[in-house]
Amino acid sequence: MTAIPVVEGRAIVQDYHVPGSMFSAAKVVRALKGIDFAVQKGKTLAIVGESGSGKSTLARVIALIDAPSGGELRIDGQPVDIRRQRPGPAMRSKVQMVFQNPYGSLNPRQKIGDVLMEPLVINTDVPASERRERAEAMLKKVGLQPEHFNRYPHMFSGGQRQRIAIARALMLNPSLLVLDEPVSALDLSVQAQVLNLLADLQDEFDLTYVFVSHDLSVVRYIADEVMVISKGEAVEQGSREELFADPKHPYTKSLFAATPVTDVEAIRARVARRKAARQAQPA
Ligand SMILES: Nc1ncnc2c1ncn2[C@@H]1O[C@H](COP(=O)(O)OP(=O)(O)OP(=O)(O)O)[C@@H](O)[C@H]1O
Repeated sequence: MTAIPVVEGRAIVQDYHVPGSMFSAAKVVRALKGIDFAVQKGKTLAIVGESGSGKSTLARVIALIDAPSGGELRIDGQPVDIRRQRPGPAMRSKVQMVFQNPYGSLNPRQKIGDVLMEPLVINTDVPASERRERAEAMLKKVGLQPEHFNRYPHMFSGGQRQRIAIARALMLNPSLLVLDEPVSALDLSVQAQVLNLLADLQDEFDLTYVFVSHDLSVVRYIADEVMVISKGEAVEQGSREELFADPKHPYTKSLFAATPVTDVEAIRARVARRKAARQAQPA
């Protein structure tokens, strides 16, 4: 028997209604033209494609931020139709999103501790003392210090701010993280650190990732499955190995040819070694 996917989409369509102006008529942009996908627990689906192909649109649908114009979305096998019914706290907490820009996604006037505790205040009745404990523990999990609790976002580097955004996304123990270009705004060496962190967290919490990226070296590092989209259509889908070894669709071939893929196997091997070392440690 095959397991129920953590997230599954069938024939997902998204239309944007663009109002007319003095110079142009109103029009409908079909950004997603019937996309199918499924991601199993603990796996990463990378969504890759050129600018304007529909990656962010699909990410926002999967993260339950935007309702699709058509198709069916299921989370843990349950149909979710946010146009008809706003998802309740239980469903909301299962799916969290991390955005590209850690500068824009953190409120500059909010202390980091409050940033992390806010999802607990809004969605749970966890008492104040425990909220603080959980936030401090999460700071440690993402490689920050409990002393950072009372600091403001501007006191952190870009990589640290993305760690904070990841920590906040994990506060409600989600099963699915939707990451929209989460390392694109960071320097290369910092990208590798954040990708390593995401790999470790996935392993520790059995997280499922939908990972949007235009960068094939990042995709090659993080993905189990890859979906290539072009003009709102999934033109190719398969395992990371299959796709990188033998891209079939002309669009995929041209995308791969246009993008230098740096060797990231060394980082992957290092993560694997660290995982093995941790698993070998007595509990
Ligand atoms: N709010 C909107 N209103 C109208 N059209 C939109 C809107 N958002 C996106 N689009 C259009 O939908 C299509 C898909 O956009 P989307 O942002 O999902 O692509 P993308 O692959 O994420 O691109 P990028 O990598 O540049 O972020 C594009 O043609 C875009 O112009």
